[in-house]
Amino acid sequence: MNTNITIEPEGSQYDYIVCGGGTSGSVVAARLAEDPNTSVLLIEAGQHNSLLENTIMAGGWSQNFDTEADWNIVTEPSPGANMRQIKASRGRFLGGSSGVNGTLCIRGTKQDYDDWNIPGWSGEEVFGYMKKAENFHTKKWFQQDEASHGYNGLLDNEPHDLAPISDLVMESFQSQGLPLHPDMFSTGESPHGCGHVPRTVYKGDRTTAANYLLSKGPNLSIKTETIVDKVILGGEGSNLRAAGVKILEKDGRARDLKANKEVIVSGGAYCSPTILLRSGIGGKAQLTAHGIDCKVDLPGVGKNLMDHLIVFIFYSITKPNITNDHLLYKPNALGEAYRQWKEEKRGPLSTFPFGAFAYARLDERLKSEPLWNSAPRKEGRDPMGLAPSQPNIEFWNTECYGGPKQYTDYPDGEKSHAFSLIAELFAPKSRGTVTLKSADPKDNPVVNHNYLSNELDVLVLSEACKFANEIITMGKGTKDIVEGSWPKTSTHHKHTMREDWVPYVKDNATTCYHPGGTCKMGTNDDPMAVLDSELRVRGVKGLRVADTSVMPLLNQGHTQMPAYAIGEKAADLIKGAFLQLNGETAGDIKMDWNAAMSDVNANGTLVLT
Ligand SMILES: Cc1cc2nc3c(=O)[nH]c(=O)nc-3n(C[C@H](O)[C@H](O)[C@H](O)COP(=O)(O)OP(=O)(O)OC[C@H]3O[C@@H](n4cnc5c(N)ncnc54)[C@H](O)[C@@H]3O)c2cc1C
Repeated sequence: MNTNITIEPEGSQYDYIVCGGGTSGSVVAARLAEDPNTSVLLIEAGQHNSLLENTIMAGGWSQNFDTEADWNIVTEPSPGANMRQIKASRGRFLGGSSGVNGTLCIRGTKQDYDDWNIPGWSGEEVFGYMKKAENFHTKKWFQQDEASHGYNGLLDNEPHDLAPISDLVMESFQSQGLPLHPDMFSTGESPHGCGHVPRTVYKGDRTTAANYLLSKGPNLSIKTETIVDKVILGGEGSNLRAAGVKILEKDGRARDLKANKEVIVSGGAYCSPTILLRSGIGGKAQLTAHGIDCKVDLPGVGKNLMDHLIVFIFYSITKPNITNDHLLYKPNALGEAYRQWKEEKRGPLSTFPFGAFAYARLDERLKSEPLWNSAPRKEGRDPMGLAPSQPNIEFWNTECYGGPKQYTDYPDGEKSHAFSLIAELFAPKSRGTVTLKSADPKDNPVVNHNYLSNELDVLVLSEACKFANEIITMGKGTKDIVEGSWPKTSTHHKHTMREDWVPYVKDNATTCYHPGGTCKMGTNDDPMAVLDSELRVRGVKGLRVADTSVMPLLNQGHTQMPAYAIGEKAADLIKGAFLQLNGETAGDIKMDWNAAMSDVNANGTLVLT
C-alpha cells in the first residue's frame, strides 16, 4: 500500500496546514492538494492507519480501544446517568474516527441542516456535499434511490447483506407500524419507517477518510505521530492572523511551522476546542486559569457539547445460526473468521455486525405524558424542537452479541445466542462542555457531557426502550424466537411500563460516539458562536475549523456523513476564498501577512513573543 508519508524538511512552509488527519481533516487536505500549485501539510497525532489492521478490518473496531489508536477519553460523572463515567473513544490515527466507527451512513433529514439556519448549509446543500463524497456501489437485491447517491466520490460504500436475525427484525419493525422504505437513510425523507443502511465498507475492507489521501501528489505532506499544540497568531487587534502552528514531535521536540495562507483545525469535537484554547482563543477566565494569554475572548469555545445516547437491549434466542454468534464465539470460530477476512476478504469480520434500521416519531406514544404536554415548544415543533418530518429516535439490531468493551457476557454460539435492539435518542436537550485539563498539549481534554441532565431526554429514551421491547417481543419476525432477556438472569423483556425503563436507561445509556457543537457556527448576534458561516474563527484571519465541532445542532442520524460533507464544503470555501481574495484584495492580504510574519526569525521559524 502507498502510505504516502512525506518527510517534511526543516524550515518548510506550506500554503495550508490542516491540524488533525481525521474524517474532515483528511478530506480538506486532500481536496486542497488537488491543485498541484498548492502546498498542504496534514498533521495527525496518531499513527498512519496502514500500520493498524483493526482500522481496516471493520470487525476489529473495538480492538482499537484502550490502545494508542484511541484517545482514551473518559467523561466526567453524569449525575443524570447515576454518576457513571463513559468511555468516549475517538480514533487517534490517520482517518481518525472514520477508521473505528460503525461504518453506518445515516445522513439525517434535510430539515436537520435547515434548522442550523446558516447561509450555505441548508439540507439541500449539505446533502449535496454528502453525495460528492460518496462512491456508492449498489447490490442486486437493494432497491436504491439512484438520485440520492453519489458515484464519483472518494468514499466507497455499499449496502450490507443481512444476517437472518436482521431479516426477522425488519419484519418485526413493519408489523409494529414502521413501514419499509428500503433506502430511507440516504433519501432522508421518512421520519418513520425501516430500511437498509449503506456502510463505508467495500470489497471486504473498511473505507475511511484516509483513502482520500492515497495517490496524492508531492504537494501534500503528511506528518503522523505529531501533536498540534497551538495555532501561532501574529499581528494584533483586527489584524490578528493565523501565521502557523506549534507542534510537538514524537521525540518531544517542539517546532514552529509556517502557514502562508490558512490554518484549518480539524481535531474533532473533543480536541479542536482544546487547540483553540491553547492558542489563546476562548473564554478569558478559563484561559487565565491555565496561564494562557487571551488573544480572542470567545466564550463559546468548548461549550454546546452534544451527543446521541444509545441503549443496548439484549435478548436471548434459542434457534441456532440465526445470529452470527456461531461464526464468532464457537471454539476456533474467531480464528477462521480472521482467516476468511485476511485471505478472502469475507466473513463476519469483513463488515460491521449491525443489521436492520428504523426511525420513529413518538407523537402518539407520548401524547398522554404530562411532561411532554407541559413542556414549552415552538409552533410546528415538538418539545425536543423537532418538526414532524424529523424522527425522535432510531432503532437497529446487532447481528450477534457484542458492543463496546463493557459487554462481556458472551454466549457460546452453540447452545446460547444473543443479539440486541439498540434505541437511540435524537435531538437531546442536555448540553455539556469540553475544557482544558492544563495547557500541556499531551493532556486529554476534560469532557463533561452532562448526559440525561434534562428530564425530556429521559422521557423520550425510556419510551424508545419500551417501543423497542414491543418490537422484539411482539413483532411478527422475532416474537417466536426470542426466549427472554440476555443474560438469562435479566428480566427486562418483561417490562411493560415506560417507568420500568427509566432506571434501565440511567444505568445503561451510553455514547453513540457522536460529539459535536463545541466550536459551533452561528450568526453575528449569537455571542456563543465560534465560527461564521464560512467556518472562520471569529476575530482571527486565516483560521478555520472543519469537523463535527462546527455543527450548531446534531443531525437526526449519525455523524460521519456530515463530517465528510463539512470537509468537502470547507475545501470549497477555502478554494473560493482565495480565488476571490486574490482578485479583489491581494494588497490587503500582503499587508496583513507582513504584520503577522513580523515574528519570523532568520531561519524562517516563528518565534512566539
Ligand atoms: C466507535 C465509534 C463508532 C461510530 N460509529 C459511527 C457510525 O457508524 N456512523 C457514523 O456516521 N458515525 C459514527 N461515529 C461518529 C463519526 O465517526 C464521527 O462523528 C466522525 O468520524 C468525526 O469526524 P471528525 O473529523 O469530526 O473527527 P475525527 O475523525 O475524530 O478526527 C479528528 C482527528 O484529529 C486528530 N487530532 C486531535 N487532536 C489533535 C492534535 N492536537 N494534533 C494532531 N492531531 C489531532 C485525531 O487523532 C483525529 O485523527 C462513530 C464514532 C466512533 C468513535
